[in-house]
Amino acid sequence: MTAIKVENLEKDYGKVKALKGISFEVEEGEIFGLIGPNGAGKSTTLKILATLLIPTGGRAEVYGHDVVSEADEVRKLISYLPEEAGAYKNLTGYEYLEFMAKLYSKTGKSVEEMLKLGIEIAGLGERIHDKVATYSKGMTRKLLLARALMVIPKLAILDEPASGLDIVNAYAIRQTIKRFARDEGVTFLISSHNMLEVEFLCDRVALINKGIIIDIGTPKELKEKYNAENLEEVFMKAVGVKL
Ligand SMILES: Nc1ncnc2c1ncn2[C@@H]1O[C@H](COP(=O)(O)OP(=O)(O)OP(=O)(O)O)[C@@H](O)[C@H]1O
Repeated sequence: MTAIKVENLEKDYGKVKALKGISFEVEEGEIFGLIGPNGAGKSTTLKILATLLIPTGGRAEVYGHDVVSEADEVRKLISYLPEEAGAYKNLTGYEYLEFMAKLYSKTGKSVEEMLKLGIEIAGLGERIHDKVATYSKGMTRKLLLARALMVIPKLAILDEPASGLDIVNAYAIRQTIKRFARDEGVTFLISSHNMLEVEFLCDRVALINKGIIIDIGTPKELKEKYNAENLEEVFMKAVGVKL
């Protein structure tokens, strides 16, 4: 089944053309990466799919639902992790997850089940009982990822999920994402400008630059096509940077 269908999507912010008619599809259970440099249009694409921005042109669907006219339906199917996100600082990590589990429990899993899963994903040990205000950036990021995945969404939209994390925590997050795709069938749309990281994580990637998708494929296909050793090199060759 098709999880995401994006057709000729455009977004203008005043005179800035952030998306100039991009198209791609993501199949259910896939881990799909949108990769490109700063300002390429990654966050804009993710926000449109998360129903937080209205496109200027084109259309996008999540599991067959239009992200504009059926935004409520889409919201029931997705979890969205913004690039710059905070959690309620006066709550402990535990209280935050409990609060969120109560909000979402109507959709299936019980509060206890979600909370148990959330605590496991966050991997904060005893610190889960400390206030969020005392957490490091990486700890907060893990808590927010736990919140996004404990509901077992049909589609997780993660903007730079490992941003600001050290290698051990970034590795743990990648493993969690892979586990949820494999065991729970969760579809992932991930943005990153860390092309090497994406190579290890994603089944397929779209290369985006200045609001245009330059190419789409599995990391292996793209490396072969551009005769490149890694996705970083693929990207440089695809945009015509002389190496
Ligand atoms: N609210 C806004 N108002 C005006 N321009 C914006 C706004 N948000 C984004 N832009 C512009 O749209 C373009 C795409 O931005 P976007 O945040 O989607 O890129 P990105 O690929 O996510 O970049 P980064 O990796 O730096 O997060 C950029 O030129 C940016 O300056």
